[in-house]
Amino acid sequence: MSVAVEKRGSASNSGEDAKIVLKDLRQSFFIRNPGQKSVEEFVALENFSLSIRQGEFVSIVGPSGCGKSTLLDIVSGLTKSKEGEIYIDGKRATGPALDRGFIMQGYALFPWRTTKRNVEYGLEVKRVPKKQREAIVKKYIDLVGLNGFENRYPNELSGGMRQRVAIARSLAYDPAVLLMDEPFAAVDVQTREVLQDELLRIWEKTQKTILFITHSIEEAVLLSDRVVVMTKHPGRIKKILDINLPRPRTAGDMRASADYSSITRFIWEILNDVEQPGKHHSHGSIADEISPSALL
Ligand SMILES: Nc1ncnc2c1ncn2[C@@H]1O[C@H](COP(=O)(O)OP(=O)(O)OP(=O)(O)O)[C@@H](O)[C@H]1O
Repeated sequence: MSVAVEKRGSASNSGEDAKIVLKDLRQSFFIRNPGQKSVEEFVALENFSLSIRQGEFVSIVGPSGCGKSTLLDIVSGLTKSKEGEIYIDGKRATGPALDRGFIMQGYALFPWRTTKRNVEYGLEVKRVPKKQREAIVKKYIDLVGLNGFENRYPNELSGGMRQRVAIARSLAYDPAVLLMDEPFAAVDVQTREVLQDELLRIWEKTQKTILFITHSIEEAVLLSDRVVVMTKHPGRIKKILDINLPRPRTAGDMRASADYSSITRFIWEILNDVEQPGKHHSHGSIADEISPSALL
């Protein structure tokens, strides 16, 4: 029996208990040809359908320009897709809302607010009473290990610390899902590993549903339950893989794992169109290749 058939029968992927459902998303841009009056439609994203269950960690990898950020901007509500629908907890999402926390590469912190006041921001928007706000802010500053830095401004923090503030700020107002667009791309390799381990710890503790964009196959495999591989142009789903590596995981443990190396190599081959005759069978329980059509 193929893995795809097993997945088709699974309620977790049927959309019934899904936290996030993306249905047939399509995005295009009109590009003006230089020196001409005509415009041309450029399709950045097409036929993008995906269902993500509560507490699942899903990463998206793909070549540069394949539409990863376009996708996350649409899911966040910052931009509207030309076609398709988004559901969070079964409710249609048509614009930005506090049910989705968005964490990007450039931190997007308020430079005039201290760590504490950045983390407090979403709670103010939600009109949470001051006393409660203080307790929640403390909890999330503890969780990301920023005790002692509560009163620093973003320009007084390192890149890794700023990213921790961004994570704490998004977690504090308790969104249903976290959307992360290359959150660790701007930090050095060591800090990146520390942040990856911290994110895994926080995810295990908070049971958040996470949709994560990355250029790094290694990062996607380390963090995820499933990895979605996209095609270049137009951006479509090429393959979806279940990552069945045991948890809890750490960056250090994974580096030493032969299964981890094998699955990262496998995804690299998918991305680079390397012939894989019968290859997914050899990965059996580690990374089950499933058909995108089995998801909705
Ligand atoms: N506002 C826009 N106008 C025209 N084209 C756009 C616009 N935004 C994105 N694109 C195009 O859509 C495609 C997808 O862009 P997107 O930024 O989503 O890719 P990406 O996969 O996130 O890339 P990278 O990995 O390099 O960050 C690219 O070819 C880009 O040039």
